Amino acid sequence: MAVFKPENVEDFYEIGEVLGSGHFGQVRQVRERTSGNFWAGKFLKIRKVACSRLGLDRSSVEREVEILQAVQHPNIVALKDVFESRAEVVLILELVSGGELFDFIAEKENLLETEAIEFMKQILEGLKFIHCKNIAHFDLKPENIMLSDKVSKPPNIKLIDFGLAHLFHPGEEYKSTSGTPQYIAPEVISCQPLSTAADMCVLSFLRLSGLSPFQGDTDEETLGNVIGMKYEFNEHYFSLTSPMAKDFIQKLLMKNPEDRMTAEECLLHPWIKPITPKQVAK
Ligand SMILES: COc1cc(-c2ccc3ncc(-c4cccc([C@@H](O)NCCN(C)C)c4)n3n2)ccc1O
Repeated sequence: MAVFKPENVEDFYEIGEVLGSGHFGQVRQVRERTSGNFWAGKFLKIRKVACSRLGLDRSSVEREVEILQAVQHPNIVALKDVFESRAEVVLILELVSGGELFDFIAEKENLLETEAIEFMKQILEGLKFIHCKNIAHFDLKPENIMLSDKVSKPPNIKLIDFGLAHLFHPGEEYKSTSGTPQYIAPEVISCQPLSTAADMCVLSFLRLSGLSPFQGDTDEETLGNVIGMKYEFNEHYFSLTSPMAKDFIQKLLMKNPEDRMTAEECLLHPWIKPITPKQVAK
């Protein structure tokens, strides 16, 4: 069992405003007392008894900590420290203050394809890094793709929320039905064994409209669209999309996980890495 620091987190950090919250608990801005530097604290309530419905199972927290400790990369949020009290674990993480990628895009009149490629490259570099370590994120969706700050040019992507991530062991078969309907792979819905390929399927929404091509009026309709690989693209965005970008997206929207491009293959696709001047996005 992993041992986290038993000291009181407030002896080392001033606890600040809530940045976000979810089923997991809260993310709050925290300030390190010695340096004055700002960090993000992910505050997690831990189940006190196994049958309790309140709080998280400690083993799931240990899994996220193990994975975050294994992945140091410019496009993956960094973990600094972990504190534990009687019923709470606090992850001290690199503060990501640029907000969600899709809010940044929504504020722009029009996103150039060259800007979309830059974002996609950074996301793919982060995914390539974790996939090479046999780690899948399994919750890749717009709100988990953030910008490190509001000033860097180009903005620096940070993948966050590894609460559903999984480290595959050799020969292991892993199944999960967790995730968000419009951003999960068909093999999750059909309870098939999962792989890192499940992260690739959802990248299609990264034509950077942020809209899932599978979005239905209800979760049931959305799940049906994912299973049947029935999708349509927001005409406003797709009509502006180059043939190379369409080819890239369609090579990700493959029902069979083994037919989908890997992150490494995506980085070599002509939309991302043009081979001839003709392939360079405008
Ligand atoms: C929420 O889980 C994580 C958050 C973070 C994290 C790290 C740095 C950081 N700086 C700012 C934030 C932040 C700001 C606003 C909202 C959130 C989060 O609550 N929303 C993520 C959505 N997710 C729960 C679907 C997080 N974060 N979040 C890292 C690992 C996690 O498992």
